[in-house]
Amino acid sequence: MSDILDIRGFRIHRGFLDRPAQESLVATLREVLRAAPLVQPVTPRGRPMSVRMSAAGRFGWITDRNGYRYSETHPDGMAWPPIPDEVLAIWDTVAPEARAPECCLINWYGEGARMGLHQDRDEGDFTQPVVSVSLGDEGLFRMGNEERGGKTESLWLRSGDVVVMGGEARLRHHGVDRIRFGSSTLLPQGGRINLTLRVVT
Ligand SMILES: O=C(O)CCC(=O)C(=O)O
Ligand SMILES: [Fe+2]
Repeated sequence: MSDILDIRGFRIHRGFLDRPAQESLVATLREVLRAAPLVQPVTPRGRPMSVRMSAAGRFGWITDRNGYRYSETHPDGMAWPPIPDEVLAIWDTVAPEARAPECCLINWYGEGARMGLHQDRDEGDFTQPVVSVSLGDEGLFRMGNEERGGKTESLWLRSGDVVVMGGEARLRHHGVDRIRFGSSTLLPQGGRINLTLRVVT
């Protein structure tokens, strides 16, 4: 069993996936990304995000000039591939009480990519957690408050870490300030992959 840290209700399962499990997951994700290629999303105001995104499941989360939303199709028009069983197994272990996830968002962080502080609130049921899985390079994860502003705490997420954002953490602001490009050997080209599993409806 991995250690669990609790920071402001964010439950961080350190080293949840061992190296073979991480390698297997990366191979599986390559198949998913073959069916649903990464895209560089644009914010509703027209700013390109530094993270590239794709998804699996009934819904993917997308953003473009028409706004932030969940969509049953990839920006290229096809349905998203199913969420792989090994990803569902992580959810079942860390969130056994929750409903089945309907979206596995795939974020790919290259050198210099980041994600600003935000809340995940496009989902319909905030009693359901969001579960995040980190692979590859370390990312500096910032955890804040439900309201905007105030003090925050940060932690370097490592490859294989799983974070459950539920309960009092569900609507807390969070983000990734930067990655330590090249800190992991998992992905040959470097970079960080983060999966977030979500109940959407
Ligand atoms: O990359 C991460 O660790 C967090 C991603 C995230 O917060 C999101 O996709 O909403
Ligand atoms: Fe988020």
